[in-house]
Amino acid sequence: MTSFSLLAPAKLNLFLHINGRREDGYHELETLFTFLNYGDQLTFTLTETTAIEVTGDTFAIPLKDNLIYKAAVLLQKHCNSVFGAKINLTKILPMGGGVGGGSSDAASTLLALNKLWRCQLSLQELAQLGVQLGADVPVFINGKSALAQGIGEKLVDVELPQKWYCVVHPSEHVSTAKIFTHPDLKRDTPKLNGNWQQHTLGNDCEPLVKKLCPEVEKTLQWLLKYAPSKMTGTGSCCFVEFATQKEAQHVLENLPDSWDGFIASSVNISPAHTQLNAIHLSNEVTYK
Ligand SMILES: C[C@@](CO)(OP(=O)(O)O)[C@H](O)COP(=O)(O)OP(=O)(O)OC[C@H]1O[C@@H](n2ccc(N)nc2=O)[C@H](O)[C@@H]1O
Ligand SMILES: Nc1ncnc2c1ncn2[C@@H]1O[C@H](COP(=O)(O)OP(=O)(O)O)[C@@H](O)[C@H]1O
Repeated sequence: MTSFSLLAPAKLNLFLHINGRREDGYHELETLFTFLNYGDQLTFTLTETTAIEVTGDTFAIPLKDNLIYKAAVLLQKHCNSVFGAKINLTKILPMGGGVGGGSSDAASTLLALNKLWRCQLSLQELAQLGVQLGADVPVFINGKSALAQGIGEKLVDVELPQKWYCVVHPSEHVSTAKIFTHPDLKRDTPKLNGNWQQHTLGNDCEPLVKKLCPEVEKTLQWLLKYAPSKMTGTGSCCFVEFATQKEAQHVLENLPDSWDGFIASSVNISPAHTQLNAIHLSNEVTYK
């Protein structure tokens, strides 16, 4: 059997600026991405037919809409692969919470199947495939904390100090598409052109999301008791940053019952890449 597991880590947008709107509706962004040592768990097993099977915590997402399935089919077609795969998902990350779970699942699938099917695509080629699935997929393929521009796909790697985060998921859902199509979204922040200082910069989606989702406003206010709070992506997850695990744990222990949360440390290299580099497949391909 040729099988291995990979984490699909969460991301945080440590700041997120919107610089304008393109003709195709997508927005020009400047955002600072960090990865967390926490995420979904995916197991990939090579199969002898071209079928792609996704099992586990797929919830109500139809197979053809699941980003894991879409990523697998995209790579299979691109590489004319004669192989297939069984992919099992253990969903840990909140869906639609701004921590990038779906994009990360897609990226880990591309990375894993590129190895399992011996497609030998470069990270750049995988990122070009990945961006067709979502603007956030390339950063997970690149696997390094990065300052992103464009729609989120133009990446400059950065080294960030390791921190601990308490991430809180309020009991209200925010649709990314709804925020990006809303007339009140702030879209005119001037470009920083490299002059960024993460702690003084915020998230341009935050004022609108706070207005539309009172739970997000409440969460940000509550977190302020402990440290400066921010929202990630288009929400609804909010986070606070600490130097130590103990401080992050303290916030989690006091979390009101109606909110979910987790703590995790940041990493400059995506755990998916660290794990992938440690996997050495035997030359002999066996099937299950
Ligand atoms: C805003 C960010 C910031 O990291 O995060 P999330 O809150 O989704 O995690 C991302 O750019 C989201 O990336 P992703 O979730 O992959 O986006 P897509 O599937 O490509 O697009 C979802 C929706 O957002 C809009 N969108 C996305 C990215 C962008 N730069 N401009 C946009 O206007 C698209 O038009 C689409 O309606
Ligand atoms: N494997 C998947 N995991 C999570 N969401 C998925 C997946 N496949 C498709 N989706 C869809 O993508 C949407 C955004 O997912 P997600 O990446 O979790 O949001 P966000 O980018 O806000 O963190 C979900 O609401 C869901 O409908």
